[in-house]
Amino acid sequence: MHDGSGRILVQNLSKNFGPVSAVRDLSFAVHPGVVTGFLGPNGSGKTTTLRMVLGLVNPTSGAATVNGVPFHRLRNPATVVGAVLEAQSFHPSRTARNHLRCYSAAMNVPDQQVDHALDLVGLSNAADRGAGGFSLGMRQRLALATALLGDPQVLILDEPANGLDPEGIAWLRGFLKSFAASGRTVLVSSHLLREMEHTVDHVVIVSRGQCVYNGDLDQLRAQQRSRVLVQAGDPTALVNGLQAAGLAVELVPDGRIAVTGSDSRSVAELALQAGVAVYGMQEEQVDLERLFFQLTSGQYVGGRFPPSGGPQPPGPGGWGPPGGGANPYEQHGGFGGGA
Ligand SMILES: Nc1ncnc2c1ncn2[C@@H]1O[C@H](COP(=O)(O)OP(=O)(O)OP(=O)(O)O)[C@@H](O)[C@H]1O
Repeated sequence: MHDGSGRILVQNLSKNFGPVSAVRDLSFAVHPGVVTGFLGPNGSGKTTTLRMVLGLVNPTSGAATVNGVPFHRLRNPATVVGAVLEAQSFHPSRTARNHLRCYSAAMNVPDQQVDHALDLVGLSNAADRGAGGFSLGMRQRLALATALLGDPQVLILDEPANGLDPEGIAWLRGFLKSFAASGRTVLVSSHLLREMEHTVDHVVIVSRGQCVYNGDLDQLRAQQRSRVLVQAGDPTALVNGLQAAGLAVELVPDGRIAVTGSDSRSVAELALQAGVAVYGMQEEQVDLERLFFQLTSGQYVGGRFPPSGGPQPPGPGGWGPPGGGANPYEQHGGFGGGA
């Protein structure tokens, strides 16, 4: 018997395809009421993970549950989980309505759900047109309508924004947000953070099959202003003053001092206290996309695990793979995810 929570739980999930380690000891939780983004570059293991959640691939180790039970143990799963894994193929001459009717009959859901689903995805006007003439965006909507037929509590979408134009992406954003706002669960994958930036609330970021960040997107965004770059008259004296105040500093190649964990005003006050002239100061804005790239870039694998409390700019050790200590099920978590 499932618990009706709408929660997806991935626990120490791993999958090897022969020598390929597609997913490695991955743990995270997806909760109702928010849109959770499952982000990572191509080949980072997103689809494999989603397929394991949906019982389509057997894990090498670990487990995934929906509503507290493995997918295969859900009774009438289409009413619990709606999923779109890849661009579906449609019979080209079959109308959108008839396509959905085939599925509603197989799912044993009432026929009126067909029109409701078409309405939800904005395809009512195209209901009697052959799917063969549909644009990519319309085909995506029809696939989504298929997933919605069972009026599911949980929606799992693999790269739904692929191929959508800006209008389609804006529509998808509104749809997913309202679906989550109704208290349901949304897990949506993408290889582009920018594409999902305004859609998701919570993110699980994977790289090479491992979790490198699990937390609120707002928290990640708040850490964008990562460094203050200061041009000082006496860099050594300022470095001493900043370090005495407990701030992390480093010299950048152009001779400026990079200060992390502070802002311009505080740095200016500390410079004043140290009696050091400041000739220029700049708050460095780290682009979210760049942060995503840094987090998922293979070149950082093997470095040190960053301290808790969020991302730090890559120092000599760089960003590291997940390590111990972080709670994988943390809602306001930081890096990590492995147990
Ligand atoms: N059936 C399979 N047999 C062998 N290797 C596989 C299989 N499925 C996935 N892989 C490999 O596992 C790794 C993860 O692939 P996966 O499709 O899960 O990543 P992804 O993040 O979804 O990437 P993409 O966005 O490109 O689909 C890749 O190296 C891929 O080649």
